[in-house]
Amino acid sequence: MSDAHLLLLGVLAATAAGLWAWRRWHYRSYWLVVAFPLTALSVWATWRKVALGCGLTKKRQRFWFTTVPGLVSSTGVVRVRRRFQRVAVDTRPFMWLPMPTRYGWRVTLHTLEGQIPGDFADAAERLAHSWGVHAVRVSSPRPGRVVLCATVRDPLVRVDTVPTSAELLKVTVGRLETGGPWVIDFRTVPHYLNAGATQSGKSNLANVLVQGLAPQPVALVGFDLKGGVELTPYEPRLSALATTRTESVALLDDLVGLMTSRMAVCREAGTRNIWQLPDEQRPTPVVVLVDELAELYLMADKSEKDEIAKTSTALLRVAQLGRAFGIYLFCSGQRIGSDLGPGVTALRAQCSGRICHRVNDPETATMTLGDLDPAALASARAIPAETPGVAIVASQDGQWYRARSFYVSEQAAEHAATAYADLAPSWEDLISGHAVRMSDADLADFLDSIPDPRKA
Ligand SMILES: Nc1ncnc2c1ncn2[C@@H]1O[C@H](COP(=O)(O)OP(=O)(O)OP(=O)(O)O)[C@@H](O)[C@H]1O
Repeated sequence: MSDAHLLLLGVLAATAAGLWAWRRWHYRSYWLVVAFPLTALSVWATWRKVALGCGLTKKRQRFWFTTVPGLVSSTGVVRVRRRFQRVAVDTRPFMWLPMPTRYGWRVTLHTLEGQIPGDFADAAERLAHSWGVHAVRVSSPRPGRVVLCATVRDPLVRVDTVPTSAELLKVTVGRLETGGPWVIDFRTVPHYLNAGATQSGKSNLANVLVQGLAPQPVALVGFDLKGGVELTPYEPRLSALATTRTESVALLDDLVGLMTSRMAVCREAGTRNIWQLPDEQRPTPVVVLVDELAELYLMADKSEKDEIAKTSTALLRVAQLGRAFGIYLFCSGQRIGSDLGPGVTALRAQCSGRICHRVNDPETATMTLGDLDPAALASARAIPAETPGVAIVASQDGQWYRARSFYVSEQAAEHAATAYADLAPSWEDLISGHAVRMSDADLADFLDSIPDPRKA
């Protein structure tokens, strides 16, 4: 082999190793500078074939330069001529240039006549396979336009950094498949249903919430009918905890009473909710964590009927009226089926925040996500057991996303609950209206000043 060949081989090997190292150590810049331009070119160049294969083309009459058989000549040879003529041609939707995103790319298409975004959503899996990407999501920013968002690799495989929450009642609990933050904001969406089979990641999500809310000036209340095993470790930061049905009835009575007294305060002050009250009158917001919702509704014998009816009505009242009076629900459960009674169905209607982890029965997925896109249901049922914490979430923009919660161990959540135990107002103070109140300015200072126990 000549020196020139050896040199060429050396340069190629060094380039390949450099590219590999670049990709390995700084994937984002590698993706933007090297991989994305090549991908964009190939997507654009192959769009006609891909659209045809995925059934997204339409026949249109076009003048096309085609071959036409001529007459059979005297020698028996068929003369073929080329000429322009109107023929039916497969036309693809017009595609703009793909744009890079953090985890892939997105591209805008103009729909053809008669096409709707649903046609593209139906073909999403075929598109993902044709382009060799992890997933393709479809959205439509305006009539006649469809945006395809391709994620090259699953961004939810590793989700590790837990940011500190810096706004009242707002916690960043994980990451969306788009790479954006998954935020639970009780002031925007007041009540949540968190469903999932066993070991799907429901309790982990509650841990993230406890860790995020513990440093905030909010009261946390727990209902844990698993005998208290899930929420008892967080008791130092909880203002009240019910672990039996009888305790739940009493605690719910207190909550309804609290809501009624806050109603009276708002009525007297002429405001519609506690947030419009002057700073010095605004009561502490309360976040109610319910673990194993179904246990509140399950009847072992008829003697429990009255208790269940009371629990169901009180919980529904809190869900219906709580938002305006600073009482928010976060209900977790393995099964949230209509067989648990009409109370659950009514509660579900009030909980606009929907989180569906991996589920075993289609009914729970339907109960949790039912009125979203049917594709969300299919996606929830396809969550593999190897990725606990992955869920389908209904977002504030009206769309649904795959998301994964940050991993927060029970020990970390327990540590936060103990570190901020002094921020838990006593239940008596809270229901008598004497709990600590804070002005917006004080609150901002307070949130800035709190140390992060995880950095300790
Ligand atoms: N986001 C996540 N990232 C990594 N691991 C996770 C995540 N969420 C949960 N896990 C792991 O999955 C396992 C089950 O999680 P978790 O206890 O939250 O499930 P669960 O739905 O509450 O189960 P159960 O109903 O049986 O209590 C735990 O071992 C936890 O460490």
